[in-house]
Amino acid sequence: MPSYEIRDKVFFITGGAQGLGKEIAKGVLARGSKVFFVDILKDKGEETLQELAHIFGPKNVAFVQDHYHYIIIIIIIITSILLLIIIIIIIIIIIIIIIIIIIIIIIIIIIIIIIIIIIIIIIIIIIIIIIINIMIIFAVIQGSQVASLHMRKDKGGKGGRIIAMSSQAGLDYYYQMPVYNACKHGIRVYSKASSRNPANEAMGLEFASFHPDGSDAGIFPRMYEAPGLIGADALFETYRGELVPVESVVEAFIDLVTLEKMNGADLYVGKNKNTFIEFQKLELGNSFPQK
Ligand SMILES: NC(=O)C1=CN([C@@H]2O[C@H](COP(=O)(O)OP(=O)(O)OC[C@H]3O[C@@H](n4cnc5c(N)ncnc54)[C@H](O)[C@@H]3O)[C@@H](O)[C@H]2O)C=CC1
Ligand SMILES: CCCCCC(=O)/C=C/C=C\C/C=C\C/C=C\CCCC(=O)O
Repeated sequence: MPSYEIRDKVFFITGGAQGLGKEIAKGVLARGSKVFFVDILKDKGEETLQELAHIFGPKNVAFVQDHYHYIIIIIIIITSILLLIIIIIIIIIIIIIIIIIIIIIIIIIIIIIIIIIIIIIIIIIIIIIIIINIMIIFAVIQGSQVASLHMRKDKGGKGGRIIAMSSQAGLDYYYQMPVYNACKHGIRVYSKASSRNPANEAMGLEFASFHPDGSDAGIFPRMYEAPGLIGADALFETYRGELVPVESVVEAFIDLVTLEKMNGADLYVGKNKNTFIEFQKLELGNSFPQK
C-alpha cells in the first residue's frame, strides 16, 4: 500500500525534454507534484516546458538547459588530445634515440615501429571507450551527488528520494550493446551502494533504481527509425510488439516513489508484470562493514 505523499513535492528530472523523462514529468504533475527538469536540448526543453505549463500551470513546472554535458565532453577531449600528444612526443624521442643508437639494425626498427603503431591504436580505442562510459554514467552520478547535497537534512535540506534510471539492461546481459549494458549495471550498483549508507537515515535520503524493459516511448522506438545505428537491429526486432506501454512505465514509477520505504528497492518494469528484484547477499569473507 503506497503511503509516501508526492503531492506538492518537487521532482527534479534529468533529460525531461522528451521520452520517459517527459512522460514521468506528466505523470507526477497529474498527481499534484511540481517538476523542475533539465535537458541538454534547449529547443526541445522549451517546447516541452510550454506544453506542460499549458496543461498543468506555469507555476508548477520549470526548465533549465543542462550544460555539464558539453563541459565534460570538452574536458575529456582536451585531456585526451594532450595525453596523445605527450605519448606521441615520447614515442618520437624514443624512435630518434633508437634510430641513432642502432641505425644498422633496420629490421628491428621496423618491428618496433609496427609495435608502436599498434600501441597508439590501442590507446586511442581505450580513450574512446572511456569517453563513452564516462559520458553515459556522469549525468546520473553527478546528478545524484548534487541532489544529495541539496536535500541532506543534516545540512539544512528537507531530505528526499533519488531514483536512478537504469534499464532491463541493468539486470541482464546483452552482447550486442556491452557499453550501454555496463553503464546500466554501473548505475544500478551506484544506487544500491548509496542505499546502504548507514547515514542515510540522518540525512533523510533514500535511493532506488528503476529498470524498465524496452518501452514504446523514447529512444527504443527511435532505434527502429534509425536502423543500423548501434548494430543491434536483430535485438530490437525481437522486441516488436513486446514493448512496454509508456503508461505502465509511468505507473510503475509512481508505485516506486510512493512506497512507504523506498530505500534499496530495484523495480523491473515488464510488459506483463513488474517485479521488485531481490539481490542475493553473498558471503564474501572479510569486507568493509555493511548495514
Ligand atoms: N525508452 C526505453 O525503452 C528505455 C529507456 N531507458 C532509459 O531511460 C532513460 C531515458 O530514455 P528515453 O526517454 O528513452 O531517451 P530519450 O532520448 O527519449 O530522452 C533522453 C533525454 O535525455 C537528454 N539528456 C541526455 N544526456 C543528458 C544530460 N547529460 N543531461 C541532461 N539531459 C540529458 C536527451 O537530450 C533527451 O532529451 C535513459 O537512461 C534510458 O537508458 C531504460 C529502459 C527502457
Ligand atoms: C535490450 C534490452 C533493452 C532494455 C530497454 C533499454 O534500455 C532500451 C535501450 C534502447 C536503446 C539503447 C540506447 C543507446 C545505446 C547507445 C549506445 C550503444 C553503444 C554500443 C554498446 O556497446 O553498448
